[in-house]
Amino acid sequence: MMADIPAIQTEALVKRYGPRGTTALKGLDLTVSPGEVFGFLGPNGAGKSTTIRILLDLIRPTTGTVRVLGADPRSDPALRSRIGYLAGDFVADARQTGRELLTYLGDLRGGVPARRIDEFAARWDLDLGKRIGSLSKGNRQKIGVLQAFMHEPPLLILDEPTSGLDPFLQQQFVAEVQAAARRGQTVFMSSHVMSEVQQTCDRVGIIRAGTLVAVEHIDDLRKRALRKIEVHFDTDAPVVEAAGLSDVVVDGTVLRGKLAGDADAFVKALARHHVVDLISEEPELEELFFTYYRHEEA
Ligand SMILES: Nc1ncnc2c1ncn2[C@@H]1O[C@H](COP(=O)(O)OP(=O)(O)OP(=O)(O)O)[C@@H](O)[C@H]1O
Repeated sequence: MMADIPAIQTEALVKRYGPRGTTALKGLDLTVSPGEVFGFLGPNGAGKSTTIRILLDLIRPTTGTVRVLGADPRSDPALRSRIGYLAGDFVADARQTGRELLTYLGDLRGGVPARRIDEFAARWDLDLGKRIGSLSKGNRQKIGVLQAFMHEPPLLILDEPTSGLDPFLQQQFVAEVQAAARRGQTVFMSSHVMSEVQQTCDRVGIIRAGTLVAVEHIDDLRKRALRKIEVHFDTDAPVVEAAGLSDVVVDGTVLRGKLAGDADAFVKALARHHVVDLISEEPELEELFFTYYRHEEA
């Protein structure tokens, strides 16, 4: 079954730059399932771009195996047309217009309907008639996003894709990734922008100094993370105690606090009172990611 073949699989991947150079990857084992949005996180120099360049056969591993969409990128040139690739510093021939470039790349990838390109450009407020050399960095990066997504490839490999994009466009990017995920496309993305990771990824892998130190489901992180909660009662707020609840502050009819893990004990403790409203905020995973970065440094 196609669905059982991982979208990406690396085993014992080692990359040494030159005989005496840096060992950027020290035996990386990574599996990304089809249809999954996978965030590839780690500090500067951890080996993210090295991994991504190997997946695309832009550079070759020292040892280890790589499978992308079931194929070896070293011996399957047709693979490239089934991947959408974007790096944070998208470069293209400055003399071409956006439309010329995209039409050319679209043809290479088996044809892309002109309407899809136009709709995408409209969503991104992008003028395709201008020469690429005359565009701002952000507008060039928009063309980069478009060329990666436009053929709706089964696999998107994105290396810090939103660098240079303003917050509004980062949000537009999040929407494109979510739409790709709904179509069943697999997305493998390195990023330093935690909010976009949190909004798009099913799982994250943390790489440090060339090895994968953690792989987590975002849902599990969410459950473990502290959520701010606020409960409104019809009379003075009671002092509620429950497993997972901390930092409780009572202010008139309102109780505020932080909740970690399962909400069950808290909800059952509340059930004895008249609850008018219950607000639970989306957890901020940024803090949790930071603890990973710090933790592994020790
Ligand atoms: N062409 C190269 N020649 C020699 N060393 C390199 C080369 N490219 C990367 N390295 C080294 O390999 C290590 C991993 O770099 P890589 O670019 O993969 O990290 P990264 O996780 O993508 O970092 P960033 O978040 O800064 O983009 C670093 O120590 C880097 O200096």
